Amino acid sequence: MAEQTFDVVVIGAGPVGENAASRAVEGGLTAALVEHERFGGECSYWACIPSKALLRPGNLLAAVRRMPGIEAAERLDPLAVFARRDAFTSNGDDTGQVDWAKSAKIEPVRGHARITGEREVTLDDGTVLLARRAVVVCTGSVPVTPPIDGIGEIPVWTSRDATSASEVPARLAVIGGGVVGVEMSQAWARLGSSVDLIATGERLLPRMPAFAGDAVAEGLRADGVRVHLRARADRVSTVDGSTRVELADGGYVDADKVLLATGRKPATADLGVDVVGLTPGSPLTVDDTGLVSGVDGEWLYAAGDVTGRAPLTHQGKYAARAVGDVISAKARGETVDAVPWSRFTATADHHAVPQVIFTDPEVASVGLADAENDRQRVVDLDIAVAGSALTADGYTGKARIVVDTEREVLLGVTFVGQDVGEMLHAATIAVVGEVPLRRLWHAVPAFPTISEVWLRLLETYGL
Ligand SMILES: Cc1cc2nc3c(=O)[nH]c(=O)nc-3n(C[C@H](O)[C@H](O)[C@H](O)COP(=O)(O)OP(=O)(O)OC[C@H]3O[C@@H](n4cnc5c(N)ncnc54)[C@H](O)[C@@H]3O)c2cc1C
Ligand SMILES: NC(=O)c1ccc[n+]([C@@H]2O[C@H](COP(=O)([O-])OP(=O)(O)OC[C@H]3O[C@@H](n4cnc5c(N)ncnc54)[C@H](O)[C@@H]3O)[C@@H](O)[C@H]2O)c1
Repeated sequence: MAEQTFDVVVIGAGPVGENAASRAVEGGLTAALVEHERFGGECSYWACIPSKALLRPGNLLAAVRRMPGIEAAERLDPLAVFARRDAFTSNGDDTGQVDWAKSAKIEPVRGHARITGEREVTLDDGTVLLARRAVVVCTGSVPVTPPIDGIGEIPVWTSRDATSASEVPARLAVIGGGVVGVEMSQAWARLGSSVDLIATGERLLPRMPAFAGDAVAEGLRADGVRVHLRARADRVSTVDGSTRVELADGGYVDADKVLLATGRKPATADLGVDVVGLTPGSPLTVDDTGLVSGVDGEWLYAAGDVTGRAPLTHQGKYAARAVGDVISAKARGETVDAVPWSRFTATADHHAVPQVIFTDPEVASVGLADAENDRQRVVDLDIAVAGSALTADGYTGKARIVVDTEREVLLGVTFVGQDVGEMLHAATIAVVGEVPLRRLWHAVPAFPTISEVWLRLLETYGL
């Protein structure tokens, strides 16, 4: 049986695993990167990249329609949109990612990996990979199938189908009003589907401020999406060749395709974690350096969706950089001073996780969505400045800051509106840097940009 030894064995070659491996190599170590499907992971082929490629043309068309003087196309050309998306996903060919790994001096290895002992990983072909220093688990997440009667008996779309399909279903029912649900409802509605969005909550995007969910619902309705709030899908079945989704209130929706957008869970079910005393199917709980809790010997690390910490590509890559640095620093015999905000810790996960939801309107948020105690104050404003008026006729948007009133620093920022995604990094810097509001006052937004809303927010706060 083949046996190979590396300093680090990384399981899962999504964006997070790639970063963990490359950072370890940059730190002077050898690293194997094991992948059982496509190098590049979910993000590259079935998540971030294709979903944004599907959304961007519709957002542009809508923006153009808000601008007099431009003759806008009547509608999107789905085939052209799919072709551009497929170019971004390299038509599912991961050769480029494998070549990148090689160029980064990472050893790409194909196969399904399981942990079979301390510092030991075994592939499905029997190859054993031994890790001198560490094993890093970056296996990502898989979709959750909710307990809906009949769900196992009919074919349904997961986010993989919704991001990779090349035919526009005439009728699409989307179950779940989270990020995947709203993004894919809008993408497919704009590509020509008649969409029903079924969400259990009072509003969409329950983790965002209420105005965000309301604005996105309004944007979806403007595209003809029927948004069913406080609605629970109880049963699915086939009726006259259509899929019928029966709702708890007795109503139903008939569709050609049903997308389950009901969340994801860490991919640890078939990873051998029981060998080291952990529970298959559960997230790998890590400290801020990425060290997995409950395993002796400081050799098992994890980063990305598999940890259940901030399940976003950029945040997982950030955690992976810390993991790679920690492992290589320890290997060099250096002291790893894992204090908050050091390069060895993913401290921002607790304070400042930025996220853009690429709907129209966009939602951009970082940090707290709302005040959590009476020492925190929320300032809400409409985005109504010269820059927004110039950006689009009838521009509507909202902005919120959450202020720590004792220290007078920002704890959270949310923007909703056209083109607000690119404003998010300024907010992230302010939150991470704990920039005092009285100093932020001197960060003068350029005129006439949408960022001028920063000035209005600080004025409304009382500066
Ligand atoms: C539709 C959709 C859109 C999204 N859009 C965004 C977005 O715009 N921005 C954003 O930040 N996030 C977005 N996300 C979330 C983002 O996709 C994830 O946070 C990100 O992919 C996590 O990266 P990862 O490397 O941890 O996991 P993954 O990308 O899932 O990669 C894990 C890899 O591990 C492999 N693997 C698993 N188990 C094994 C094993 N035992 N052996 C070998 N290989 C294994 C898998 O095949 C996979 O390639 C989106 C998610 C979805 C579903
Ligand atoms: N732009 C982005 O950053 C982006 C885009 C897409 C996905 N993602 C990430 O991917 C992950 C998965 O997204 P998601 O939307 O699947 O998960 P999610 O957790 O954001 O939303 C799932 C929603 O489904 C609802 N739900 C659960 N069971 C249900 C049921 N039986 N019936 C109806 N609704 C039900 C939940 O209440 C929740 O609102 C998230 O971590 C998300 O942040 C990010």
